Amino acid sequence: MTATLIDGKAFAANLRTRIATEVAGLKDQGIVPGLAVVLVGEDPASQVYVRSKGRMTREVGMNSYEHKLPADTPQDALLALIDQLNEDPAVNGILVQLPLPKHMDEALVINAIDPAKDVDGFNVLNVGLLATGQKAMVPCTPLGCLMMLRDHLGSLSGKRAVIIGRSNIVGKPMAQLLLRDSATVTIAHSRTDNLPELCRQADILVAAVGHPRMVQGDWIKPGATVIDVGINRTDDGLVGDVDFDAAKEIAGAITPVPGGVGPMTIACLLANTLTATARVYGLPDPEGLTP
Ligand SMILES: NC(=O)C1=CN([C@@H]2O[C@H](COP(=O)(O)OP(=O)(O)OC[C@H]3O[C@@H](n4cnc5c(N)ncnc54)[C@H](OP(=O)(O)O)[C@@H]3O)[C@@H](O)[C@H]2O)C=CC1
Ligand SMILES: Nc1nc(=O)c2c([nH]1)NC[C@@H]1CN(c3ccc(C(=O)N[C@@H](CCC(=O)O)C(=O)O)cc3)C=[N+]21
Repeated sequence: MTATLIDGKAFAANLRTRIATEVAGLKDQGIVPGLAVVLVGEDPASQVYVRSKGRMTREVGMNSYEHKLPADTPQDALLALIDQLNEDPAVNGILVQLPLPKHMDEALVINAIDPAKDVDGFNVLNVGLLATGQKAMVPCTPLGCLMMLRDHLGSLSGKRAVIIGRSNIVGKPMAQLLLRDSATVTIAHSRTDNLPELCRQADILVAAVGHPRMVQGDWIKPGATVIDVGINRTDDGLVGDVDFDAAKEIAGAITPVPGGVGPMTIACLLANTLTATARVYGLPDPEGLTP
């Protein structure tokens, strides 16, 4: 292996320790941040994430409120729950686990969340604030990727970044954050021509596709920094969107799956909950947790 391993698991543990210190400081002022996670349906993968989110929320000293609703819950009942959480002063962050069941209008549900409590940063207001360079809640997965990139590379200014994937939850906000850091950003997707050739130009390659090991070793520019967002369950376990064994011989640095972007996503969710709490109480944003 020639590439540096970017250890998201260790980075995330460190981030959670810093968050726990901040939370302890708030507790002295009588403030306990609260995160509500809403899960509709019984998707086993989602249940795993929700459980580990709950555990880590409590570990940093925050309150965790878990709401599990059956898959056939009427949309109005979900909206009523969101209203109740919006009004609840003990709840500083609200996450509605995606995807939602088919009978629900995802955009409508997400936009019902109070933007100040939208710790996923998926609400149109936060999307617009990020896109226009204003203070926003930033989506957790891209925020975690940005933190690892800055930590490894320092300045991203002038670097060529290629993001594979244009979803609202990963690809698009990742592009906004890299652009803000003055990278030269290209977003690729399923209609992109000659993807391997495009990827070979990237100093920073972010794969957020959802296809196991799609990114081949020879798609990678020697020395590039590779961030693998993919979480794919296969017969040989959890794998990313990058062929790790090939990529690690060519890349300069790479995130593993598991132990890369996933743990950072959860740590950033806690960071956003802390930031949201600080903002309601008119306190300054905690240092180093926002972009
Ligand atoms: N580690 C973490 O914390 C998280 C991991 N994930 C994982 O990241 C991956 C992506 O998630 P998400 O963004 O939600 O996925 P989506 O399915 O919403 O988006 C996938 C994107 O990949 C593009 N794509 C699909 N096939 C190809 C192809 N052959 N060539 C180029 N582009 C392609 C799609 O293009 P088009 O738009 O044209 O269809 C789309 O833009 C998944 O594996 C998911 O599990 C997601 C969130 C958090
Ligand atoms: N509203 C919403 N916000 C999300 O942020 C959100 C979501 N919906 N829906 C699903 C995706 C996926 N996601 C992950 C979080 C942590 C890991 C994670 O911790 N992964 C571990 C492995 C865990 C395992 O073994 O399954 C790792 O990569 O090391 C993965 C994926 C958040 N998502």
